[in-house]
Amino acid sequence: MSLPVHRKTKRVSFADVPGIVVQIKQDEDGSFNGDHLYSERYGPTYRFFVRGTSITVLCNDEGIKDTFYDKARAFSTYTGHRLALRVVGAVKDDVEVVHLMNDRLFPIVARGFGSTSGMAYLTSISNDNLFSLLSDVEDDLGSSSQDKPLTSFLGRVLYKASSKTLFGDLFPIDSYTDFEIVDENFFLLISPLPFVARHVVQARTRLLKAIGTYIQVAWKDSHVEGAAPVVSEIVSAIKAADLTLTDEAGLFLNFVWGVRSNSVRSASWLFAHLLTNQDAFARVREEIDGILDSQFSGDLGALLNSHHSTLGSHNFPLLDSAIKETLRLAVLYGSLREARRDIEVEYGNGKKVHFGVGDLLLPNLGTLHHDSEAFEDAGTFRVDRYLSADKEGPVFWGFGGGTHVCKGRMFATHELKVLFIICSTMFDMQLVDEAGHVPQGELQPDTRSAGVSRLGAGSDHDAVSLTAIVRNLDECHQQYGTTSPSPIITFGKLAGLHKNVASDGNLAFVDGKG
Ligand code: HEM
Repeated sequence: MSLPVHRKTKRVSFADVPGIVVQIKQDEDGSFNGDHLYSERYGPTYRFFVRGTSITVLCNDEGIKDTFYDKARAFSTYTGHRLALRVVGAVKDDVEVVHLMNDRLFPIVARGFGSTSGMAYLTSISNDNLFSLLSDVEDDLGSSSQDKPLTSFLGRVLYKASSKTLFGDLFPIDSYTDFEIVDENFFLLISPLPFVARHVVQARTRLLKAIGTYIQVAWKDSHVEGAAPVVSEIVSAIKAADLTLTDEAGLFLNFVWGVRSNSVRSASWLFAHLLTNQDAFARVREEIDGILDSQFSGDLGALLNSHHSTLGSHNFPLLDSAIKETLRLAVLYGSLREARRDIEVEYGNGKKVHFGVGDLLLPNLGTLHHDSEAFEDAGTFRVDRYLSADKEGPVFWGFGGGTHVCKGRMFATHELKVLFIICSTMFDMQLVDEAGHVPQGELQPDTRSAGVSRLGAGSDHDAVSLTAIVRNLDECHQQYGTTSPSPIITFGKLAGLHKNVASDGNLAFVDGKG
């Protein structure tokens, strides 16, 4: 594998983010009412209801840190994970399966993806696969230019590459189309209106069938044929649990989803930010070219064949910072916790909020990531924000933290870097809107709504969102005529579809000030 740098002859235009241009609805006073504003309005802790379930949101940094590090071992993640098992994998016995997943599979994932030997094994194969898939794209392009939908394009490449790396050649690689439908429509599957999700349920059924067949065919002599050792270990643990075949497939699909969903979304945002910010793009390219020239004589193949530590932050501090800054602005807040026993969490000035057994807590990372005191220009993508090697640098919770910190974070960061390095070396890329025009202005995340960004001054575009959540709920509203004055935020929109929406059409809040 050898490719000289500066061989960019093919132009790829990403047709904006895939048709997801949404109108943000405003409150009557003209404000946008995202989750960060909720903390301003309701204080460091407040409660809301989703389909009759009460969830307490915590916005205080010390309280969130204590919950994440959970020294008292008072919280579990089972409720959120059971929901994911039911929704993504249609798992029936979610109580047994959630224990298997947390207690048996996550430690295997942590070792397989987090250890130096695991990383060395996976990254060398993954680099090869990403390079060869993108070379195929380059060959297909010939000397032409093409428009490609950004998220789908990156998603397909990442899905195919990781399937080859992790699951081997027997994995149904063509299942990406169904995977994308399920991933993008995750929140439709939670909806109490089953007819809205019919096409998603059908895609999930096809996906489960394909994955079930894969496990049956590939599982031979206590290992998965052609798969990475970590995957054989995972399937071995699943087999030992003696689940039904459908729950086996459902649990495995959850693993596939965990490996891919966040990475695809993060890759899309990373590309979208760098492609709409010429200065940031040029600086990141300069860093890449510098390392390629000084350490690998301009040979991309040699860089990709080197030990994974070459791509560490000592060589690529700016690309590393770009990824963190992307996650700071784009991360969706899903770190739901359930109290295992009675516990009080402090949330500033000695105040405490009480949780009884089974009560749910949602740390609102958005208030930390968008805190204007901690972050200068909190709503702006600053490629070098995390450049400082200083431990006291800006807070970063993009991979969660503490007991349940992301077990795939090293692999995910490595993969994002490799994806960007290869694409920006092979292709001339630009972001275009649906009409094929290059949009003016930088992409500016809406500081008050997770997963929504708008193009800066001088642009005709109201807002751009990469999150399926927003798009699909927006579609629902259009399709079924349900209206809600609530802005585009996950729970506001969800609540808008349900009966328990408050009289102002927004979330049903109680305990305004904690
Ligand atoms: C850019 C991509 C990714 C992002 C942004 C991300 C983010 C996160 C976050 C925020 C959490 C914490 C959730 C919580 O607090 O409850 C988490 C947990 C987790 N992630 Fe990731 N993740 C990514 C990629 C991956 C990959 C590639 C893998 C698998 C190899 C993975 C495996 C896991 C696992 C197993 C957990 C659960 C840990 C536990 O509960 O102990 N993640 N991830």
